[in-house]
Amino acid sequence: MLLRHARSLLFLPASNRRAITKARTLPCDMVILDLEDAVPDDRKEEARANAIEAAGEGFGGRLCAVRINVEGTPWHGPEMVAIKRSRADYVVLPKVENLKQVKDVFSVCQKPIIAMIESATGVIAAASIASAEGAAGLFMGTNDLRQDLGIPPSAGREGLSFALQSVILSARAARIAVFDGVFNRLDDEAGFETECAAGHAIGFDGKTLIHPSQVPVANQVFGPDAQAVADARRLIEAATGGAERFEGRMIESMHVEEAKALVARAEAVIS
Ligand SMILES: CC(C)(COP(=O)(O)OP(=O)(O)OC[C@H]1O[C@@H](n2cnc3c(N)ncnc32)[C@H](O)[C@@H]1OP(=O)(O)O)[C@@H](O)C(=O)NCCC(=O)NCCSC(=O)C[C@H](O)C(=O)O
Ligand SMILES: [Mg+2]
Repeated sequence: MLLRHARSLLFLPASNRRAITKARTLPCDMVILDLEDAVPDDRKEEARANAIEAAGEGFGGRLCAVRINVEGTPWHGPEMVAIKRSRADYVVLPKVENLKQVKDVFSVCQKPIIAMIESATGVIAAASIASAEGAAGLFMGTNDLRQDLGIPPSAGREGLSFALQSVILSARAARIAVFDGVFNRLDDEAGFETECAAGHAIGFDGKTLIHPSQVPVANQVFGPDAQAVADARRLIEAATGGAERFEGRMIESMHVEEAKALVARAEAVIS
């Protein structure tokens, strides 16, 4: 699966072997083995070993990423070396604030990097970060970003909207994938669905997740709608080139390209 087709990207602490086993039974598109904030300091080495072993065993057709610790921590260097030799598909780099951080990790790991934007500085630098050699995608780190911006935990996402849209613009300008941040309230199903729909509407490719119960909703919201796919197939079939009338609306070649991209996404996630 291509990164931009991923709808549901599930984080789990790599110290949690039960969650690793569980992830192999879930319909998520990517598993992210976390070595950073979800793992206590005294379990970092154990988590790293688990992550390398789990990536080696694979996750079926699911993409596999490992989130490493930031530069300046004692784990950053050993994690980069271990990941370079691993079978992980992507490295997730947290708290990125400049292009050099991506470039440096890519030069050691030699794996595509997903950079997490989690601060005001990161948002402002997002266009440059997205253009770095090795950058394959951006994740919103909305918990850290909210704190950095001084937005109270109880507030909604209104105060984040400019940052979310800036990061989407940055990713799109660099032609890389971009994914929404996690939703913490595990028992608020309606709130989760609303947040997925809002993220989809502003252009995110998919959503990062923290619990198995969130996977089906993210797949449904970010997966191509069956009606839209059927419409796209008819449009591709009918188009003859240039501006023309199709089922009461004007279409041009860009609409045909858009329809083809939708069909490709549908085929990628259905198989
Ligand atoms: C949030 C949790 C700590 C909740 O754990 P718990 O209450 O124990 O979960 P359940 O009892 O409901 O679990 C039921 C079964 O599902 C498995 N499980 C739970 N979570 C996951 C998961 N993420 N992936 C795979 N499997 C999972 C349990 O093992 C149970 O399995 P079984 O007993 O065999 O049926 C917990 O869900 C959790 O740890 N979530 C992930 C936390 C995490 O990774 N956080 C880091 C990413 S968040 C982030 O990036 C923030 C960002 O940096 C920012 O700034 O915004
Ligand atoms: Mg964070």
